[in-house]
Amino acid sequence: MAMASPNNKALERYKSAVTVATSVVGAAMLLRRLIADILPGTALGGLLLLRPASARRHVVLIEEFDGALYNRVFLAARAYVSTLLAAAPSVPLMKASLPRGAGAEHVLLAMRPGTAVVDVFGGADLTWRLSRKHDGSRRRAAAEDAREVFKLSFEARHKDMVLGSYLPAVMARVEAMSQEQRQTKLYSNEWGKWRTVRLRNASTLATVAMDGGLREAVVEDLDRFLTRKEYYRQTGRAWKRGYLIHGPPGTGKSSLVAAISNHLHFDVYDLDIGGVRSNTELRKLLIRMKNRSILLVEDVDCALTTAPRRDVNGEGPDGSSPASKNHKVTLSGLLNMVDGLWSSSGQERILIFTTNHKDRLDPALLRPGRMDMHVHMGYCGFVAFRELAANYHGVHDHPLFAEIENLLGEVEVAPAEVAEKLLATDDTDAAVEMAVKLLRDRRAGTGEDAGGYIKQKLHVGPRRPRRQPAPAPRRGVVGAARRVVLDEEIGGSSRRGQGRGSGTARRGRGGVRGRGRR
Ligand SMILES: Nc1ncnc2c1ncn2[C@@H]1O[C@H](COP(=O)(O)OP(=O)(O)OP(=O)(O)O)[C@@H](O)[C@H]1O
Repeated sequence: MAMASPNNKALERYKSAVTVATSVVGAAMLLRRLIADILPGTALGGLLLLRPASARRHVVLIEEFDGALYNRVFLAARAYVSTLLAAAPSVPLMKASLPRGAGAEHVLLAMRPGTAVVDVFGGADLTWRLSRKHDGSRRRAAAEDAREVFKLSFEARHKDMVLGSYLPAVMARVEAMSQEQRQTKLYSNEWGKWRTVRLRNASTLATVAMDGGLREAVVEDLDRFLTRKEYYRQTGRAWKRGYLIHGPPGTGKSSLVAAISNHLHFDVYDLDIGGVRSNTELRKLLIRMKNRSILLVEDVDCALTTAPRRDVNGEGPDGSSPASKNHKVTLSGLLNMVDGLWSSSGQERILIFTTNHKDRLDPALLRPGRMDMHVHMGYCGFVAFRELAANYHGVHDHPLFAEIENLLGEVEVAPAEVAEKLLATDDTDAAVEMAVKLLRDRRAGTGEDAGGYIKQKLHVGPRRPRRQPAPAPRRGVVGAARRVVLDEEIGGSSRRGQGRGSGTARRGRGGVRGRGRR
């Protein structure tokens, strides 16, 4: 086995503890504790260290069932042995199967009962053998009724190493594999309940084009966050991280959310805050979120306000005023609830807000310490353009690139618009021509308007019909007028109804601002 380096703290604890465990029983108990840490709820009854069959060999039996339940250690062993079989130079006979719902690349290989495969770890040979065990000693049971059991045998002198390092590494490796293979899900709230679909947005952090080190900054931040469980525990802080992703339409904000989800293998809970009828409902939704997940609020400038507003008569939102009925959930309410609930659950959670208009956000959200990292997805720069060209056409250079670089320095164009041109044809030259034409036209002020791209929705399926926002009252000062419009939109606005290609967003090619310690 290529030794996996399990970065699991529990594993490290276990490894150091087991070095002082002198008895087989002591080591086995520690192993049980470790497995319980890695696979919570694991049935452990099927794991048994046998007395040595000879003075020189030990055998660990891993049975298929623990009582009436599947033994999850057996399942882990089966997945691990499958990787051994795939790597083995020759195995006489194997079975192949595809777990339900798994992609073709996840074919599981298995030994035939009675056969064995040898693994090498820390200089020791470890033999995995599969056999069958019949219930009832004399009964003639059909072969299919028999239960399978893995026998892991090794020289007695390697006992501590096997229990202390090898088996924990096997468990950690299988856990990592299952995380990688896991299909992420997208949840959306409908009438107070989460409805789930498979997240089909295949964006990755490699395919979202970004300029100037932004990708590296985001990846580093995410990976650092994941490894800091101890830091969050020691400081008593909720193990969560907040990202504000902002930028003009079509710059890849939703794609970045999907990429983060795919990178971490975290499910996304896309909260349609306008559809939440009360704080109680919001609390229930938050409680029902699973660990290792992302809470997403898109277009947060339209979705939330800081605090319950007072209506024209100055009445507070006590539930009786008509105004308050539309404004049950507030930004500070959401953030406080998230803080409270997540600090007690102790698992990795990510909060992402997106907006096309950072300038319209409530200052409460921009306060230091509120969102840990601000990620600006900007108009397309030349670095991002080259990434798109490389991703879509495998082209890294082209005679028109010099002109494109100059044009991109002069015009504002969303990556989505460029992507649309590049994807319009398989002919690389024609695609680059189309992209350069878009830029020339934009500079000349001719051609199509910005924003004619196909939005890549995270959502599949219809949302609940939403009420139209009330018309904005006219005021003299632009900023004040906008604030009033925002107030009117809350509770029933279209979440994505921001003007396309709006020129209000700050010009820029993307960037990142981190806040606070991770
Ligand atoms: N930076 C990018 N890299 C790669 N593709 C991009 C990028 N930006 C946009 N696209 C493509 O453009 C389409 C729309 O992008 P996306 O929906 O992620 O943008 P957005 O910023 O969330 O837009 P909106 O503000 O309108 O919600 C998608 O098909 C996506 O693949």
